[in-house]
Amino acid sequence: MNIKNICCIGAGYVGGPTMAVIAQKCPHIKVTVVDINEARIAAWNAADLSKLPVFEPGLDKIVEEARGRNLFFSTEVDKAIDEADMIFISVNTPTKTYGKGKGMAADLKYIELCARQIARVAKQDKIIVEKSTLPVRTASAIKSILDQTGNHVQFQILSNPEFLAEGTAVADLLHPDRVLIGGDMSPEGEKAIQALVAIYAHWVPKENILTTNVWSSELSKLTANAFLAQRVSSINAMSELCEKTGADIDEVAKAIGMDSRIGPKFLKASVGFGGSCFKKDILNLVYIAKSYGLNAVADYWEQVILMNEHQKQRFSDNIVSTLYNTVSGKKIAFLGWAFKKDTNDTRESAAIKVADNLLSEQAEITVFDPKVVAERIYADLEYLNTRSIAENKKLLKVSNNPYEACENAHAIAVLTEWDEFKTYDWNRIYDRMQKPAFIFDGRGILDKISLESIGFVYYKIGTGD
Ligand SMILES: NC(=O)C1=CN([C@@H]2O[C@H](COP(=O)(O)OP(=O)(O)OC[C@H]3O[C@@H](n4cnc5c(N)ncnc54)[C@H](O)[C@@H]3O)[C@@H](O)[C@H]2O)C=CC1
Ligand SMILES: O=C(O)[C@H]1O[C@H](OP(=O)(O)OP(=O)(O)OC[C@H]2O[C@@H](n3ccc(=O)[nH]c3=O)[C@H](O)[C@@H]2O)[C@H](O)[C@@H](O)[C@@H]1O
Repeated sequence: MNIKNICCIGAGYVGGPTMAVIAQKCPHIKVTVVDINEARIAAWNAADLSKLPVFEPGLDKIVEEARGRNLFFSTEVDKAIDEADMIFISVNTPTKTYGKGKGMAADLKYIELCARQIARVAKQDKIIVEKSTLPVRTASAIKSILDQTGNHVQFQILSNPEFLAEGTAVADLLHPDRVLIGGDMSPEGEKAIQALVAIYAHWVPKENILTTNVWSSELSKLTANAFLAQRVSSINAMSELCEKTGADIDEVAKAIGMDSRIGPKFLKASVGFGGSCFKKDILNLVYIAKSYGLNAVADYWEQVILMNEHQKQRFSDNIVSTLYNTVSGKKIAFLGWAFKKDTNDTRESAAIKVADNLLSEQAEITVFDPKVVAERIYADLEYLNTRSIAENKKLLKVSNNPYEACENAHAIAVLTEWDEFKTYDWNRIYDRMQKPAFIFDGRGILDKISLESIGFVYYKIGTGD
């Protein structure tokens, strides 16, 4: 089966970059990314590449190369569905905020809408690819909708979860550890799997393209995110013990990471993991386990989330207790708001919870983040609904200059590990702060010895002295 025309529904953090790379690597395939969000599509079509809706290093170059050649962004969803041989579904699958499974299960309404739209529009056989992260066995629901509401055309459903991490999306897409494709084990299913294998094979070595049954593929995605988040919660749990015992978490991480069975990656203690997926995917896993009556399994994974909440809480508690048990009326400068460096994404960022806690203690916060705009920061706080919008705006300011953000502050909290923070003129910052000048390094990126020699009182996650 030779794929000539691809449609991707959902032009978000996954759909946009993933399709840009497919288009770049497969110039013979027309790739159309569609979305109902007109502003987002307009931004993907912006002449000024710095205005793309997703900031990822290297993405602008790829979009520049492929856009208008064989990569298109459009709001004409029906047209793109009709023309495509293969349709990726890459819409959001947030945690449900209502009804059964509220706060735990994945909300599949956007997925179902896509399935119904495809069923309505499709007049020729199509391969449907689940790119969104979905609960195990979703493919059977999609298949049932397509088969029962469609125009009697044949659909093959594949699961092809995405493992890219934000901030390194382009590198991850160009050199994936593996590409996972799950499909039906019938001859037609095998043909569909091979059609997708052939696309990736344009740039991914064949041995890195793994094919499985659909359920293994769907469940592997949730499992991968659960294992990754579990490593962060594990190292964060040890960071608290380090602070009590005088051990240093970076030294511990290095020592255990040299064991090849453990490995060195994903062992950086932090103020807590964020991002749109770890929490939602683990909650979803917990919900699925509970729905099968597997309560011990559910409790085990839920602990990863509870530990993460604890880490954020104790970071803000430590700021309050260190600043003589009150931050009321004190200025605290936040360096970073994004959930990790090299992205403008703030979803579930630890900074949001830490800010909310400190604002409840009447602190005055000034935020500087190299990529996050003020509207986003206020929207993140507003979403929590802890206080009025006016109050958030009164207590929290956003600055586009780090030195200005730190001026007159009692303390600095490092919430994101942006590289540029390491290069600042810390003498200059110190001179213009209230004394004692505190730094709470939630990412462990700054140099303790040089900061202490300047005069700062420096606290790092995971070191006790
Ligand atoms: N953000 C990430 O780094 C990763 C996300 N994922 C998964 O990929 C999926 C998508 O995530 P993101 O790209 O971050 O979400 P996103 O929220 O950035 O993008 C989803 C897009 O889908 C659009 N959409 C929703 N319903 C639609 C419909 N019926 N028709 C057309 N467009 C529609 C929305 O307007 C939105 O622009 C989720 O399941 C997520 O768990 C997987 C790996 C990495
Ligand atoms: O499904 C998804 O959405 C994606 O989720 C994560 O990617 P992402 O959330 O973009 O970023 P990560 O690099 O995994 O970081 C997640 C959070 O953990 C934190 N983290 C990560 C690593 C570490 O050692 N310590 C640590 O605190 C980061 O600062 C960040 O807040 C996974 O790494 C991807 O494989 C997956 O595709």
